[in-house]
Amino acid sequence: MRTPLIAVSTDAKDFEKYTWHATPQPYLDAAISTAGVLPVLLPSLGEKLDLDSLLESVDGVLLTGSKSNVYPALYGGEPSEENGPYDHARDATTLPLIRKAVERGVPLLAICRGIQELNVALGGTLATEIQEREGAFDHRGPQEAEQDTRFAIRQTVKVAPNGCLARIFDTSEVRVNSVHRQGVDTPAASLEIEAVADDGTVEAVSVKNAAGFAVGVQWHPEYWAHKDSASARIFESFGDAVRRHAAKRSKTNIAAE
Ligand SMILES: N[C@@H](CCC(=O)NCCCC(=O)O)C(=O)O
Repeated sequence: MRTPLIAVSTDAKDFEKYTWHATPQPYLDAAISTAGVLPVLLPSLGEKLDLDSLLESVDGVLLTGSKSNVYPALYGGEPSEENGPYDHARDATTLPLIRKAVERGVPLLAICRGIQELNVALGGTLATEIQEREGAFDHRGPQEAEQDTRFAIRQTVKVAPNGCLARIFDTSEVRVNSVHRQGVDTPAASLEIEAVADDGTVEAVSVKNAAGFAVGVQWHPEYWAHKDSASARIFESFGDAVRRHAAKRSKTNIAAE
């Protein structure tokens, strides 16, 4: 069987007089080496993209983290300079992509900004500067530190019993990293909470009654997927779902011929 393709979200970034559509390498490494799938970068070109054709051609979607925040007006919030940076091109691409992937049952793994996009795409809202809430942890990670320190595993999250993450981890708690300042505020009605931090922050969700794997995590399993078993399990499970989807699609295509 051919290696299944997954579409990977990109950030639109201006530098060297061009707009570039880019994604950080750890997501690509984890997709190839741990999930066993072939990542294809999806440019953030919003309405110019034929997402239905894309989703006929790939067997999974991976939404990456990013420093940028989802534009607040998309969930009834107030945009502000402090709340930025924003990436309108990415929002215009990922939000419709999520809705279509969920509708079609294309496996979806949404990481950090990704879980926030998943929540907004399905009608939920986000809270900002969550470290300032009474009793909250600082989920941003050490500022200005080197990458291994910023992405160090330093937080415990409680996994909901009987959910899809409980099946993936087979344990009620998991140690994770954390590099974010926003979080799920009101969860979309179609999302199930799969894990929470000790300060109540939503750490993982899944889409209720999804036709395929549709999971969001607020932490960064891509960063340690090569050496941390819990991080690896998420990418392995996503890879398994992608392969199942590919096998199902190829059976349907053969039957249609
Ligand atoms: N901007 C949002 C999303 C958090 C996120 O995706 N973080 C990844 C950051 C990558 C980096 O800084 O290197 C938030 O802050 O909540």
